[in-house]
Amino acid sequence: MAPWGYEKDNGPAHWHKDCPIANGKNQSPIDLINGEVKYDSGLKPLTAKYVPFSDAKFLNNGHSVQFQPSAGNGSELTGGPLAVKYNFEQFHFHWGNNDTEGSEHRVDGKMYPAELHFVHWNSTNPSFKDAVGSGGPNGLAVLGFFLKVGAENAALKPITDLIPKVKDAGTSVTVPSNFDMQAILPATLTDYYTYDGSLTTPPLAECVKWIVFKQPLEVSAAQMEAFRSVINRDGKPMGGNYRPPCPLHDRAVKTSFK
Ligand SMILES: NS(=O)(=O)c1ccc(C(=O)N2CCN(Cc3ccccc3)C2)cc1
Ligand SMILES: [Zn+2]
Repeated sequence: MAPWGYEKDNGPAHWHKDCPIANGKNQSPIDLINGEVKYDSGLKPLTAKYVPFSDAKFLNNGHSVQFQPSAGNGSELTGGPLAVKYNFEQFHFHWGNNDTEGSEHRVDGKMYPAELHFVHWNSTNPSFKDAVGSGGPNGLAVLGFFLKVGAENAALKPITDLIPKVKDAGTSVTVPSNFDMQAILPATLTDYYTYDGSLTTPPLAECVKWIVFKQPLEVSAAQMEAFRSVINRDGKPMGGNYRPPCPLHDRAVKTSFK
């Protein structure tokens, strides 16, 4: 099979051939249906502590654009539904070719134009890869933020300004060391959905505690257009790099809000 992608001949409907877990019972993304979620008063606030990275790349890996530090630096996530500390690994995006599509998770069937994923791994593992393979839903913790078109996002501007430099698959650029990742996050990480799921790209491992925030972040139309200029390995616009929702099966989606 051609390397996986999002086109007709290698998209989500094909992934099960190399990754049979694609048809598993804990797959992501899902449609977050407000009438079926359950408020959990035990869910604590989340705390993300991000330290500026001295050596990080912004890259086009053929299926997303990704902020990737060369090594950990103590940036971590704790609290919420998490029992232990998770180390920051990378963040990346999924988007559409127009404003009516692009996010992976949906809310009552509604898609947002894009979704931002902050990926963290359970610090009781020796590495990110071990955490992916650790079995069970506590290997990774991924924060999902919906993006909607509105005011320019000043915190994301240093990243969206780099997009033209990574237009082609396999290219990367160094991120200025004064980039403040913490500024991307809302001041308080409240009001989120959380459920046990999977990576939304191959290997689709069912190792993720998903934490999806109810409140979208805003980006300008120009920032959205920057994403839509990114090219994949086939030389086509990368927009549409989102997996459709998967069956919930007998999972519960909990919320930190009523
Ligand atoms: N969209 S998402 O947030 O679900 C997400 C997607 C991909 C990744 C990611 O960095 N990798 C997936 C596994 N891969 C490398 C790998 C590791 C172990 C075994 C095999 C291969 C890297 C993280 C989060
Ligand atoms: Zn993702």
